[in-house]
Amino acid sequence: MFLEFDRVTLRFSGLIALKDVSLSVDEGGVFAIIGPNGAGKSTMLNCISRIYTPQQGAIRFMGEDLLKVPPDRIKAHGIGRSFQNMELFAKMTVEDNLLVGGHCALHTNPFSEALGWFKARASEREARNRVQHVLESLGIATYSKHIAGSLPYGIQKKVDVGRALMGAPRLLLLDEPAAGLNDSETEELGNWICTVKQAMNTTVVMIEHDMSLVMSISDRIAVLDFGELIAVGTPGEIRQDDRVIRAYLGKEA
Ligand SMILES: Nc1ncnc2c1ncn2[C@@H]1O[C@H](COP(=O)(O)OP(=O)(O)OP(=O)(O)O)[C@@H](O)[C@H]1O
Repeated sequence: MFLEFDRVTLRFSGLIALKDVSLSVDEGGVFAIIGPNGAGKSTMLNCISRIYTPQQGAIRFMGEDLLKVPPDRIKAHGIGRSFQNMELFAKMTVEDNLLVGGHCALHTNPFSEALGWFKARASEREARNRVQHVLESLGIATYSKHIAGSLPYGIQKKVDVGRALMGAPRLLLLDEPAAGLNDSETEELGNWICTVKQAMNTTVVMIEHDMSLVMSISDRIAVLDFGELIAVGTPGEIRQDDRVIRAYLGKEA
């Protein structure tokens, strides 16, 4: 199994943010997590990226116990993440933002650095080639030398995803990628998530409130409500699920 939650419970003092959640994510698809505000979606993502540690249950990633992986090794374990509030280095160029993002993907360490200048240069070349490849995949190579903070919001969002892709992740976590985008930007976002997923051979797990995007690009959808997993299924199944309609979608979806 690619990614698996096995009876995961996470409490914040008295509040149960995730309650006995079990689900599995197949490799290669887009898996969406939806639900009302406060349902536990970000908490799930934060468990995968090891920001939070559940009190009970297990999370396995490609057969490995993810809860044994320290947070600072998560990128090296093939997990990349974009953030809702982006957190780009606004005064740095797009290229430099990605180089920072790819830092731990460089095949270098204190020992190899000590081997000398040639190796360091080779690593730098490798990293710059990777930046170019990632920017081309996202269709933003022309912005490479632009200052990140000066770019339109939609482009900055791509830069943020580009940073997450620098580590060549097997699993890409996207936190509300469509937040702040208009309808046509959201449609474009859906297209490039699918393109990038193929080109980079990665699996996407995303939290998203925009149901048109979720329904159009997801292979499977998990629905949380008050920390409980109330449904998992294809977009067609989720759309017709009475409990999901009552808790989140309403009759209009
Ligand atoms: N660090 C924390 N300390 C205390 N409570 C927290 C913490 N993080 C989240 N919570 C609480 O846990 C519950 C789940 O929060 P979470 O952020 O996972 O919800 P969400 O589904 O992502 O919501 P939203 O759609 O609004 O982002 C909420 O009641 C929230 O207030």
